[in-house]
Amino acid sequence: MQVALREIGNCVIRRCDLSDLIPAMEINLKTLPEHYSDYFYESLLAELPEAFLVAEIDKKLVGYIMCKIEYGFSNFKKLGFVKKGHVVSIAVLPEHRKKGIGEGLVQEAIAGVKLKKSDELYLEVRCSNNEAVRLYEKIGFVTKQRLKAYYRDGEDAYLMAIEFAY
Ligand SMILES: CC(=O)SCCNC(=O)CCNC(=O)[C@H](O)C(C)(C)COP(=O)(O)OP(=O)(O)OC[C@H]1O[C@@H](n2cnc3c(N)ncnc32)[C@H](O)[C@@H]1OP(=O)(O)O
Repeated sequence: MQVALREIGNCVIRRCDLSDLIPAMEINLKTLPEHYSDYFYESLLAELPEAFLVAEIDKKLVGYIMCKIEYGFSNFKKLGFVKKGHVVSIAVLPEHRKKGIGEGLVQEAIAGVKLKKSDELYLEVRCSNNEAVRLYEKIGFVTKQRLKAYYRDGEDAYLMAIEFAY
């Protein structure tokens, strides 16, 4: 059983267990058009459990965030090569939104990638996804690029990133 990292009312944010993967995949299927194989979920959990987190209310999962670590060019320093966290996916079930659960998941994922000494955290988000963009901006992410036709349906993405100081 994983310890609570943060409590928001009756919602607990904690690390994901293997047994949470199917409920997390179900939330993803209900909430986002981008889906992944079960192998991909398992590998993200194995590689970065510090930033694969779930939100739970009364023993039922209502949200998740999953991330990976990459090495590459900085989104902030010209020609800098850095260790970067990448938010692969985050979602909260519609009936549990606007209670601070999304923010709690992102803040705890930031703490998780900082445990791995990442210099930055970045993500891609649909340009039309105002709720998510507002949430990321509130937390301190800045838009660094517009990625043309990033999604399969042709929509552009914003690449948003946040830099850490230690
Ligand atoms: C990298 C990627 O995965 S990009 C794709 C992101 N995921 C999705 O789009 C999936 C569908 N969307 C979602 O799952 C959700 O909308 C998320 C994850 C984007 C946000 O989750 P939420 O739990 O609603 O976020 P949270 O509650 O922290 O903040 C959302 C809003 O609620 C407000 N809020 C927070 N707590 C409260 C509260 N107690 N009462 C009222 N409003 C509140 C916030 O201020 C924010 O308001 P704003 O939109 O006016 O800025």
